[in-house]
Amino acid sequence: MTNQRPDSGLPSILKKLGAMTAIRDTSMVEQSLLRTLGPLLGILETAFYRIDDNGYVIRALYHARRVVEEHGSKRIVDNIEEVTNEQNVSPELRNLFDSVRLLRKSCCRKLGFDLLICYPIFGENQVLGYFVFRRDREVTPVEDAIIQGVLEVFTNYFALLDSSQRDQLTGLLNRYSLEANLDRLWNLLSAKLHVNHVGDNARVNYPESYWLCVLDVDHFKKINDTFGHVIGDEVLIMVTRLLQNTLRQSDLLYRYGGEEFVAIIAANDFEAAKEAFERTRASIEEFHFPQVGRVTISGGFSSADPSVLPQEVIHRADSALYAAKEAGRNRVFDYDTLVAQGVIKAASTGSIDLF
Ligand SMILES: Nc1nc2c(ncn2[C@@H]2O[C@H](COP(=O)(O)OP(=O)(O)OP(=O)(O)O)[C@@H](O)[C@H]2O)c(=O)[nH]1
Repeated sequence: MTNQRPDSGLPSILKKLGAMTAIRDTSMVEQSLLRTLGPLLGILETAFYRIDDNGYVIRALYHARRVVEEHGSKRIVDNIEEVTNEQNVSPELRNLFDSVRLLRKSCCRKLGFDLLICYPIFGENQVLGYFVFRRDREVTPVEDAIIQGVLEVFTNYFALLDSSQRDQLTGLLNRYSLEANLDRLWNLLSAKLHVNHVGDNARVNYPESYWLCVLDVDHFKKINDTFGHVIGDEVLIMVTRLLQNTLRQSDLLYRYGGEEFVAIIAANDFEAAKEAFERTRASIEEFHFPQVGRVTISGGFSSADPSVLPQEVIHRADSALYAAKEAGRNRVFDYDTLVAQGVIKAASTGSIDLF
């Protein structure tokens, strides 16, 4: 691995921290962390791994900078790749992660002539992720202090931003977060489907498709009116936990409105998606809610086709949800079937050109 001259003077560090904390989006802050630490340490490739409660990698960011020579002058080309549900973690790295998580401090392993170095990233006293890089020499005490300091600023700032993107009652990502991230999310989906299409050099075998479902608690007003808002709030929290338990950790779940949720999942095909959403509906129906008893939800879903504008996909799922409510509630409908059956009219707008 090529190392670069570090850029670690105090003014440079402060400038980079200033840039990092000027960002208002959690995913951009993660990218900025790599863009900050790589140049400070003079390293061309760095990675960030976010893990779930069981230590599995749910998201990985790979930052690579290349020095390109053009017309006699050199410039740095910067690239970030984001992979959700990363399965391509080498045994060496997995082993390193285990050591870092258990020891709760940075560790390194020899890898040929290089060292693979990993730092833990903490949040609420537990390891949330890892900062990883590879180079030919050990970290000096000054570099160690820089990395620890930047990681601490990052975690504090990330937690602050994250709380503004979360719903206070359920802890889910809120509507603002979904809307602020839709374009980035769509670019990510389209890049994944594109990589899958290209095939050979793909880092991971991605699923064939993504699906967006709007889920809504049935007759929630009646629950509030009968049992009061405090019990209504409890129902919302329980519905959230049940949805989280039936969906995969890598799926995305948002509280979209009062008693309305949006789930975005990866599935191999339509049948698998339908089964997953049907499972979430059944998990609510089968649960006995203390005091309230039986609660049901309805859902409408559509393919999260990256060639269709995300707002249009939400609109499609919403119209399928409306049809599910009209048909008697406690059911999940999908947009394409309803269009094929002539129940709803196909939308004529909303497509975007890819690539
Ligand atoms: N307890 C509680 N109620 C909420 C919250 N947010 C919204 N609501 C209530 O949710 C209810 C939603 O009612 P409606 O939109 O009429 O829908 P619904 O009664 O669920 O009927 P359908 O969706 O047609 O089955 C309203 O009474 C809102 O006041 C919340 O955070 N907590």
